[in-house]
Amino acid sequence: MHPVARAWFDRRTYRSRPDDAALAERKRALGTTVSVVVPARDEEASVGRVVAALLPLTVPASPDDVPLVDELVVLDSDSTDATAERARAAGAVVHAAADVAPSAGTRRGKGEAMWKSLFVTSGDVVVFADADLVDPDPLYVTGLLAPLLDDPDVLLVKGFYDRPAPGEPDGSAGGGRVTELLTRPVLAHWFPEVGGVVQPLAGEWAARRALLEELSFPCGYGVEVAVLLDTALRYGVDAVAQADLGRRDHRHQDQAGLGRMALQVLHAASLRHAPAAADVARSTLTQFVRRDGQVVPDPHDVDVEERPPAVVVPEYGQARGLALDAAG
Ligand SMILES: O=c1ccn([C@@H]2O[C@H](COP(=O)(O)OP(=O)(O)O)[C@@H](O)[C@H]2O)c(=O)[nH]1
Ligand SMILES: O=C(O)[C@@H](COP(=O)(O)O)O[C@H]1O[C@H](CO)[C@@H](O)[C@H](O)[C@H]1O
Repeated sequence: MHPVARAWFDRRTYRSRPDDAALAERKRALGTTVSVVVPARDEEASVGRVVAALLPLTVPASPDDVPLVDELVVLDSDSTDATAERARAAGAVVHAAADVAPSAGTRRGKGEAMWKSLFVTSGDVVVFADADLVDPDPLYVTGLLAPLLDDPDVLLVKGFYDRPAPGEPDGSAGGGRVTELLTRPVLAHWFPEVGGVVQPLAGEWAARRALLEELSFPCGYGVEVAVLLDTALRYGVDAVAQADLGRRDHRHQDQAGLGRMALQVLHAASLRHAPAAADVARSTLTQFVRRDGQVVPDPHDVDVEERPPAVVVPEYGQARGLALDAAG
């Protein structure tokens, strides 16, 4: 491992499960507010379970305490099923991505939903968690909050965990196929100082709003690697921390879907390695399938477009003004 990555790994890896009461007291002392955002596309089967697992964090442990989470928002990403209804029934605030800042247009993708979430949340810290988690744990939120409430120099916290392989729910490895087969090698090759991050693509991560609103967001699955690299490149790797969240399983995509995801991740990383191709909005990936007995090309138009930093979007300033007014 690169010596910078090794030193970072020893210094910025948080392993112990935080004490929720102490965390709430720290949050109160700092006056920090926290938004949890769950981006969800067609997750009717699991979003209610995820919301139900995290909702208790929005309730103070006692009347004199502050809650660990001030708002729990599901960002409905063009779902075609009952995701929004299930999320609302479970207690979340739900926004449809297409309805947020409509004058900024609408694009598909996870990163688009996360970028739009900045317009409809008010927390100083934003925590992201996926909607397809098999066994969601409040630790996915509290473990990510601890480093941010502990150290003002930490701007971004990535979760890490054992990740079972598809079809092996009791396993402890084999998941994170795009992480292990593309992202880790790419980071080793182009960004070795970031090589200490165990799960660079983890969908459970948290960051200060002041960081998020100044970063561009790939509209698709490149969002996690982009935020990680932009943070480390702009503020140094010490602005990043990582927290052990134990174990995480989720609904797995098929290999072809991950191939298209891999192109989005590769494009986002390559832009940070050599910005020359910044104007490319779409890439084509030709995969292959057997149809009617014949193997034929299966071309896919893959979106690699990025949203600009929210701070340069007029609707964001208006939304922030409203949110701050509402917060008093
Ligand atoms: O266009 C999209 C694609 C995905 N997601 C959400 O992003 C998270 C991670 O997506 P997915 O499970 O497809 O990725 P994987 O975990 O398989 O890498 C899930 O909560 C999805 O519902 C989203 O909000 N919009
Ligand atoms: O880490 C990975 O390789 C992918 C796929 O995981 P699996 O091979 O399905 O366990 O999952 C992550 O990648 C996405 C792109 O960054 C994130 O959006 C997901 O939240 C994360 O699960």
